[in-house]
Amino acid sequence: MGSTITEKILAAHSGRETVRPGELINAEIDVIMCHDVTTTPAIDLLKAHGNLHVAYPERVVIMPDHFVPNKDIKSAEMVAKIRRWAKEEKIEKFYEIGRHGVCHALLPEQGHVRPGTTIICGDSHTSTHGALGAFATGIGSTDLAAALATGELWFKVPETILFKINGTLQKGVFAKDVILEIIRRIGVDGALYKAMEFTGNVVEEFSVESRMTLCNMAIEAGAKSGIINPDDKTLDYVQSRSNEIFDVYTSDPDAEYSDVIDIDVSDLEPMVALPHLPSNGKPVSQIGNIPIDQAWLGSCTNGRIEDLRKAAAEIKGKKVAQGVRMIVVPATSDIWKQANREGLLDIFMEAGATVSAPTCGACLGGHMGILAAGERCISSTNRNFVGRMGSPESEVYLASPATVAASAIAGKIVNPNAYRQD
Ligand SMILES: CC(C)[C@H](C(=O)O)[C@@H](O)C(=O)O
Ligand code: SF4
Repeated sequence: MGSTITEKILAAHSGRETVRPGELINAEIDVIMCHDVTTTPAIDLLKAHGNLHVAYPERVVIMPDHFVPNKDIKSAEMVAKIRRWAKEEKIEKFYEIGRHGVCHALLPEQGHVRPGTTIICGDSHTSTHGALGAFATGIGSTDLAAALATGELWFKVPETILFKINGTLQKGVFAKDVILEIIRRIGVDGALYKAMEFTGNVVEEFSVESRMTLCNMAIEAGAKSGIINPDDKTLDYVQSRSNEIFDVYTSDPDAEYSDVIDIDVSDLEPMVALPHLPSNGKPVSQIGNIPIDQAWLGSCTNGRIEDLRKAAAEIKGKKVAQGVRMIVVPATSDIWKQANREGLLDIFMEAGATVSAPTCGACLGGHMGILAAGERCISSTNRNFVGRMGSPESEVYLASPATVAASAIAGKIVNPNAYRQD
């Protein structure tokens, strides 16, 4: 019997020939990403346990992102503490404001994600990095402290569900629509503690960025990780950003899966996940008339350059509807600069949108676009839980960047094809 890519990576990192689902292993960790929210409790734990030090400072990458530029005294203190600790521990990879970004967009962009590696972060959307053929998963601050002190972490080897995504996507339908459809089908616990492995001609045709959108939302189905077998696109992406050597693992044809799910996306329409769960997806043609107060474009799901390009293509030469606030948040400084060079930021601002510095911001109800009671937002983010972007009496609708942008123009949620001329 063969092994999945996930099993191969975990075996290689725990000194084993093979591992099987359900086994408990201790795996070597290649990259430990630290952001502003979950790192300070880990620092406190290390200090409380005999002032433990970081075993491998060169494996740690720090990027404050959730509440930056610091939104209040508390968030400023949090980052100040991390800055001091990084200095003490001689951690050099620290992405300060100005070359910063949302962790899951910044880490691959800056060449820290390589196929065949293990990556952890105290953040649930760490599954994103599986798009490059790595085993990447979110952990809590206690495990983060343990991994920082030892360079290892325990895992229960997950079972894998294989998703075969085939067909031809219609115009206006993107990776976000595909993952919203998958979560609609399997539910928010449909992949509990499992690896979601994505294959099929649609995944092959997707850009690396679109693949990140797929893997990013694996956690919204309860998954331990999302993963895609590396191909030439992956290698090009990685090798243009990093000179480090890595091992490429891929799933064997006779690997064992807990489930195989075939999805033909040829008839898929643009999807919208209605409040208050990412699994509440509906084709946009079936949601009726839903006026909006805000359209939010950004996040680790859909704040990358291809997302901004798709949104700008919808908006170019048009105006954001009266009474709607559109907020664009490029996910990293490099994306911001690239969007500026391409004239995308002008397109957004000419249309009446505002553009912020990179941050998680309102994605998790932090700042930069908080909703009042009774307000409704269409958002390119990944969660629409009660109160996620502000008041518990507000509503968040999840959709692709194209749908977010088209809806901002229409003042209500619409199919991005509604205004297309091409
Ligand atoms: C703050 C952080 C722990 C959290 C997460 O783990 O996902 C956040 O990024 C989110 O999206 O809700
Ligand atoms: S952009 Fe949103 S989902 Fe992503 S890490 Fe930040 S808060 Fe979490």
